[in-house]
Amino acid sequence: MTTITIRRPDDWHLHLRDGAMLAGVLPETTRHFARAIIMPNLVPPVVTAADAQAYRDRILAAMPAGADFTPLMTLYLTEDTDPEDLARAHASGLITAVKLYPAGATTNSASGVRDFARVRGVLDKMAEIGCPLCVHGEVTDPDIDIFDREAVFIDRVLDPVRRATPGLRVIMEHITTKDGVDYVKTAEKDLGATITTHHLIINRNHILVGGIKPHYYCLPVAKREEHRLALRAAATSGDERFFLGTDSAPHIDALKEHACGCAGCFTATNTMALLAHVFEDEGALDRLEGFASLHGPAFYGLAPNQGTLTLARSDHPVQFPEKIETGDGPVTVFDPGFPVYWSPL
Ligand SMILES: NC(=O)N[C@@H](CC(=O)O)C(=O)O
Ligand SMILES: [Zn+2]
Ligand SMILES: [Zn+2]
Repeated sequence: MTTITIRRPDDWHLHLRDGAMLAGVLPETTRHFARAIIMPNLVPPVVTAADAQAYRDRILAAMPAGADFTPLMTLYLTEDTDPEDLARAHASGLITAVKLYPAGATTNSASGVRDFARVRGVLDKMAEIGCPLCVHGEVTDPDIDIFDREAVFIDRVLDPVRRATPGLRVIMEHITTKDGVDYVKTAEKDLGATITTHHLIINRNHILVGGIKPHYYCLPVAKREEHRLALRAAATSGDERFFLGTDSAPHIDALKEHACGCAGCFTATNTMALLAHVFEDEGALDRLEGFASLHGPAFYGLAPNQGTLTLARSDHPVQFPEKIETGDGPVTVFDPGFPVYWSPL
């Protein structure tokens, strides 16, 4: 049996939700990951230090027995965010980053930013104190085609914001395009990107050809094959600016398989197995550790984890659960559509 052992990985972009859903999905992440950046798009969102403290307490209370996992909290940036509250939360270690959602861009983003002039003071403060900004990089202008929204965001919003805020450390979350990859490579420092597992596997045909596949629908939506290939090249290149953020985003099946289905792929359960498959395919198994366990901590200025994760390749395809049962209802696990031989031990 072939095995590979890497430092225990971290997930730099994760949705845990709250309540019964939190309790249902948390073990799927704590099984393999040591830390995760916890996205703040609850309803209502996590906007103040007090909100983050209370949410962290709820996550810790929901931890499975014996789990060794640290949630890294974030604040949801709004036009009313108080720079002093944010700075105190960062200085105390309560929060690790702040998340920017353009208003209306994705699930639970109604409280996001409309007018960037109104968050100028907060961004300046973040640059000053070294608090990174995680960005959902899509414009929401109805005139912009949904497949172009990431590329247009880079030109119209992200690049101007970065130029106006020297020293601001930015993570482009869940990049889906060659444009995103190329933009990250233009910066020598202060810019990185997370890449999801599913965007390394599916392109837009997988969502739409042969019947609509709601469990492949997420935001930013998967793009053309040339973009998927650019993401795979970036993820497996060894370039430290690219690291794993699964964007595992659970929604109950009733809301995914719906006339107006929610965006989000749930990959927490099988992400490490799928990544081993992808990296092996690319002849880059030796670079999996960098992508999943080393580049992220380096960007965030944290030490890599001490523990390890071993993945084994078996002779027969591995079966993953089709669904996770939660108190809110079943959540379908991302199905890559091909046999997978790797699994974490
Ligand atoms: N990625 C998604 O499609 N959905 C995420 C939100 C997000 O990360 O944009 C969610 O919270 O469901
Ligand atoms: Zn997002
Ligand atoms: Zn997300």
